[in-house]
Amino acid sequence: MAAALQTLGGGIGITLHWIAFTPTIEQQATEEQKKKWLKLAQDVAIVGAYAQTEMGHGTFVRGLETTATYDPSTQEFVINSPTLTSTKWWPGGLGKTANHATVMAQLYTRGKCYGPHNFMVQIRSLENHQPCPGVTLGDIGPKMESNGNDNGFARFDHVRIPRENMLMKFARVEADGTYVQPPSSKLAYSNMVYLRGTFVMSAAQALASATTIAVRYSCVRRQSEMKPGEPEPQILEYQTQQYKLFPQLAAAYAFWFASWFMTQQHGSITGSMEKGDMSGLAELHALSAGLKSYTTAVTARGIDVCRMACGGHGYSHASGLPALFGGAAALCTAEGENTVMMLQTARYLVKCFAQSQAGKRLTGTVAYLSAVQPSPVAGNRNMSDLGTLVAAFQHRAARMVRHAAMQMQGEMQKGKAREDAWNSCSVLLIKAAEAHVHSFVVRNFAETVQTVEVDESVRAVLTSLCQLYSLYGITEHAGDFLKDGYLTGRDIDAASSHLSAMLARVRPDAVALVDAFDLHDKILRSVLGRYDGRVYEHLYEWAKKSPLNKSEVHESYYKYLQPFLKSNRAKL
Ligand SMILES: CC/C=C\C/C=C\C/C=C\C/C=C\CCC(=O)SCCNC(=O)CCNC(=O)[C@H](O)C(C)(C)COP(=O)(O)OP(=O)(O)OC[C@H]1O[C@@H](n2cnc3c(N)ncnc32)[C@H](O)[C@@H]1OP(=O)(O)O
Ligand SMILES: Cc1cc2nc3c(=O)[nH]c(=O)nc-3n(C[C@H](O)[C@H](O)[C@H](O)COP(=O)(O)OP(=O)(O)OC[C@H]3O[C@@H](n4cnc5c(N)ncnc54)[C@H](O)[C@@H]3O)c2cc1C
Repeated sequence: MAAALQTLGGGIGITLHWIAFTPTIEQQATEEQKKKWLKLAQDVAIVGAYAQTEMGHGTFVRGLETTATYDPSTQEFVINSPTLTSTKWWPGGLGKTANHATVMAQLYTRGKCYGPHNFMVQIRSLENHQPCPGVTLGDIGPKMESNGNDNGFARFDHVRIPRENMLMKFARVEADGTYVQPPSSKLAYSNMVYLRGTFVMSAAQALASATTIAVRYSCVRRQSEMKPGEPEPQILEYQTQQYKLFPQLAAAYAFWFASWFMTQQHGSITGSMEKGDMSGLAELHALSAGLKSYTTAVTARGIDVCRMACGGHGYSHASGLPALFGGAAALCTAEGENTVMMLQTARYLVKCFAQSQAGKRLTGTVAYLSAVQPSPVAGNRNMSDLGTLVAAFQHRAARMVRHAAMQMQGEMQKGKAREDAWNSCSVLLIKAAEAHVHSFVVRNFAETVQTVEVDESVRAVLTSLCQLYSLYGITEHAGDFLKDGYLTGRDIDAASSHLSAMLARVRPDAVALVDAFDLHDKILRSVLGRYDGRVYEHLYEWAKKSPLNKSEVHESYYKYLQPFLKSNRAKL
């Protein structure tokens, strides 16, 4: 049933039921509440939306305007949309599909506001799917992509729900209206941390799809003359085509491995939190926010590189690449806008840097910040050695974090308020956080290829891919590595030479590396990326099915073109 709904498309949006609504019940409902709603959600006996974002606020959750005011006389919460901008806006499935929603609203009890909390609200009748009394619903209209999903709007006009509909695993309101604090106010945000973590795998899968399409097509497509008189070569023989595609292919593997780490970290830290140990929450938030931001941004750019590498046919919906790009672009905004998320990571890095300066030994993904030598150690490095490459990325990140933090400290010493100093250094902070996440992805990639259980021939290929990914990053950001002399111009030249060698080394395995993603044609939905390589026949078949080809002479000829031509001819 769920699969059927999944493929129903056309105005039915059940994705968020699975990735946001149901996990919110799992993570924020009490055991009692799970008994009431979780199985209904898992069996799709109810369909839900995650209704947090409003027309006026998406990023600033503390600024949400929807209210949930507790009425002790009836032991109910009154859900209300007090302004136009408080209208819930964007939630997937909210417009036409969902009959329930977890609604994030400012909790008021005994005249005091306790901030955003989640509430279960039925929004449509289970009998006839009409909106419930006091609820106004609709679709927000066509979007850049994913128009099969009914991202919707919702307004609440003093809708009453039982007290027990507040998701009370962490915070709760007693019958008399007493508010009981959660262990951390940020636990209400836990579903977002979980979802950001899943976006890392969504990015990896999207980039894997795009590189599968582009690499396979680049073996089918022959174009131009590499040598006079010789047959047209596969376009993948051009070094420029390899330079476009193989770094994206390497990034797909790097992000795939990073998502393994993210999933493991999320499980381990939330497991500790279940036992009351909140110590890992800050690192989990910083890592998920940074990885989500970094991987989705690189993926969106990478998919467009793949699209351009397929020439004109890449621009056709037959390629599947425009739709992939539209989806990846959504990942850059949804679940925490990328800049805002990277600034959250920067906030954590500045805090850790200050702790390190005060003598604290750092652990986890920031341990390198205290271990890296501030003074550069220039010299002839072996730029094909993974350890050397990892150390270079960690040195770059540590230097940039230190520079941004010291710059901010300098601004405050000049008398600027902390918030003003933060804002005036935020471009430096973003770049430092990006360098931090980049160094994590490189280190994790290197550690994975060295430890993953595969036979040595596969390890050799993965090692080449990791070297290619790292060398590409160093040559693309050479200035960061040269700035304090940690790498020299000769090191950068060596990195470029090794990168060229890696392109040639990966070429023979390129098709095997994309086939290894094992993405079925039904998932790829791409004429160019077909497993059987029969691109041209299927491109022609695909085009013939275009709605415009239903008639030989389109009705627009008779309506517009014919009279227009006639009148122009009459003037001759
Ligand atoms: C190819 C793809 C194919 C298809 C895809 C197509 C379409 C689908 C795409 C997407 C649809 C899917 C899902 C989308 C669903 C949504 O979008 S749901 C809505 C998501 N919304 C957000 O993510 C909102 C983002 N904003 C926030 O999270 C917060 O407002 C904020 C973190 C930006 C700021 O929060 P504040 O409370 O103001 O905090 P602060 O003042 O910045 O920091 C205070 C301290 O709190 C810590 N902190 C913040 N958040 C968390 C957290 N989640 N967990 C733990 N700790 C947190 C922060 O670190 C500070 O700590 P200090 O110690 O430094 O004080
Ligand atoms: C396809 C899609 C599906 C979605 N699904 C859902 C859903 O199911 N449920 C749901 O609740 N929401 C959903 N959303 C909404 C989404 O979560 C928000 O759009 C997202 O959180 C961004 O918030 P915003 O729109 O307010 O952006 P804004 O924050 O208004 O972003 C605009 C600009 O302001 C900048 N900015 C904002 N704050 C700061 C800051 N502090 N520092 C520096 N710059 C800043 C941003 O970087 C950005 O450049 C969806 C959105 C999309 C596109």
